Amino acid sequence: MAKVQIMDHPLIQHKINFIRREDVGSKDFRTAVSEIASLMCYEATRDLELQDVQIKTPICEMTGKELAGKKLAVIPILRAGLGMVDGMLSMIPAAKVGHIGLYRDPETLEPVEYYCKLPVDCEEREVFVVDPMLATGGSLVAAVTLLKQKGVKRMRAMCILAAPEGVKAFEKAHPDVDLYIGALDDHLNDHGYIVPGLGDAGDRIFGTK
Ligand SMILES: O=P(O)(O)OC[C@H]1O[C@H](OP(=O)(O)OP(=O)(O)O)[C@H](O)[C@@H]1O
Ligand SMILES: O=c1cc[nH]c(=O)[nH]1
Ligand SMILES: [Mg+2]
Repeated sequence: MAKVQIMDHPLIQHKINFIRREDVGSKDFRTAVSEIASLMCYEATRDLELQDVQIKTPICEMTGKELAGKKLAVIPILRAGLGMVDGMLSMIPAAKVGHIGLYRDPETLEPVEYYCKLPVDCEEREVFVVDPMLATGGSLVAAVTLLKQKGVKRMRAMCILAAPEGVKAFEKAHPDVDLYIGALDDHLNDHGYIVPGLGDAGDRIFGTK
């Protein structure tokens, strides 16, 4: 079964509380989303492998540790996932970036795919799929299904806010993919929005409403 981890680090919780506030404008919202993504990335990469390496300090030679050369990729779900990319890259700057465009049909709440561009060697990479919001789960489930079809074998998903409905749907569809979330909210409203949530993440990041 997939591991579902709620990242309850105080800094993450503090910043999530900040972006929930309705009076936070796009500039501050974007900055905080990026910072939350950095912190979540830091926590979600605890298990990356290290290897021994011989180095020379100004004082002497030593056996140090470095990342074991694992290739990484960050794949945001457009649009709102774009808000997490810079924060992720601040922690793992050598990662490649792919993009999956999905929007949720406002009537049916079903995800509609409109774009997909991935690193050519994505099947060899450890992939981090990022999207701030996991509501019904339709978008994340579809993105991970698509990545599996493209040959990605190692993947984890990161969402800042999740509804229990979305976590359940994701666990059922992809029990082999670990999920990291910043906060688990209460439920979805009749329009499929997370309650208490933070509203529409894409609109708040890009100022489109
Ligand atoms: O779990 P779900 O029910 O699928 O909902 C979550 C999706 O909804 C939002 O995207 P949206 O469709 O608003 O597109 P946008 O990022 O372009 O605003 C959000 O960023 C997720 O991708
Ligand atoms: O609460 C929600 C649900 C889906 N997408 C969002 O941006 N917010
Ligand atoms: Mg949106």
